Amino acid sequence: MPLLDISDLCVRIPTPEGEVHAVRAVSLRIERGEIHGVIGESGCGKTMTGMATLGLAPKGARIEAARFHFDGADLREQAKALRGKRIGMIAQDPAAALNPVLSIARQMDDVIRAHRTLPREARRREAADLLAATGLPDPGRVLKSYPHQLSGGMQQRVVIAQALATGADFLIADEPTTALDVSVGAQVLALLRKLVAERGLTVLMITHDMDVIAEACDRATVLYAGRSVETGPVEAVLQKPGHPYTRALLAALPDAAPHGARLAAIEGSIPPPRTRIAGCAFAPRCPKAMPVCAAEPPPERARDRHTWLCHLPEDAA
Ligand SMILES: Nc1ncnc2c1ncn2[C@@H]1O[C@H](COP(=O)(O)OP(=O)(O)OP(=O)(O)O)[C@@H](O)[C@H]1O
Repeated sequence: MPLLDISDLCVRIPTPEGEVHAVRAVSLRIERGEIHGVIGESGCGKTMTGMATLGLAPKGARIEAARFHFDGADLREQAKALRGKRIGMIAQDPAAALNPVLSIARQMDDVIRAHRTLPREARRREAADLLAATGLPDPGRVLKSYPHQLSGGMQQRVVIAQALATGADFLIADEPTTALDVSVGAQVLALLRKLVAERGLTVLMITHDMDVIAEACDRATVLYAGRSVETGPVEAVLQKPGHPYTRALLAALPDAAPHGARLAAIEGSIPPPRTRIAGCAFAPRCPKAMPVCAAEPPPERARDRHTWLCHLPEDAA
């Protein structure tokens, strides 16, 4: 049984201009012990899918799904109770996640105290151990520091240590390296992989960066306009993408462009979230679109555990 099992998640948000379809039909199956990347352009519903899983969808949002389960519990009822216990969050900006006026010792202690009954000295040892587990070289000094005295990479390690302190076994990491330098970001990804291997964690990694998928993830799901359009093992998705949108994302990578050529952006833009979509949402931008693509929802194509939604037969994709 997958740890996270989402089928046809739909999140509608009321606004003064009418309802916004932030997530239209996202399916996501994440097995224990994997890092599962969720990738797509800005506005495709990545963050809202994560927020709904954490029980943090905006006020008044309507959440519907065929299945929305975490370890057998229905997230529509239990997301809030699981947040900060089994489900942790690592946000993009560690400086915003930490309190600027409290020492790291105090902030670590607050989290440990909320989850464990331990005497003060044992809590301090636990805080130092958790900071060491995230690769921080001098935990004693870090504990005495305030967030502004630490680099962005060190702050993100503290945020990860706090998530570990809750005892969470499932982490939602929303663009965890975007605010960091490339080399520091790579170190944070390596740390997450190490923690997954050593502690049996499971990670949902939200990103708009194919390099993050390639470097850190076992499986990946591609979102387009609020829908999951392709999912599979990372090698399959990157090397034999089925969906034309995934191909376009990969073609837009700098490595794919001839030396000195301009970065190939995908022409057009995603449909606004209030639009009604009858067929494939990518049809207006798809170089291979046929009349049926705009008219009817695409069928699922599969190659082993790699699946995608497309009208094109597999050999024509
Ligand atoms: N509180 C809100 N009220 C109205 N619409 C919202 C709200 N939050 C998100 N949306 C809309 O829902 C859609 C999905 O947003 P979401 O933030 O999940 O996308 P995303 O893929 O995470 O994008 P990004 O990479 O920019 O964070 C977008 O069209 C966004 O404008």
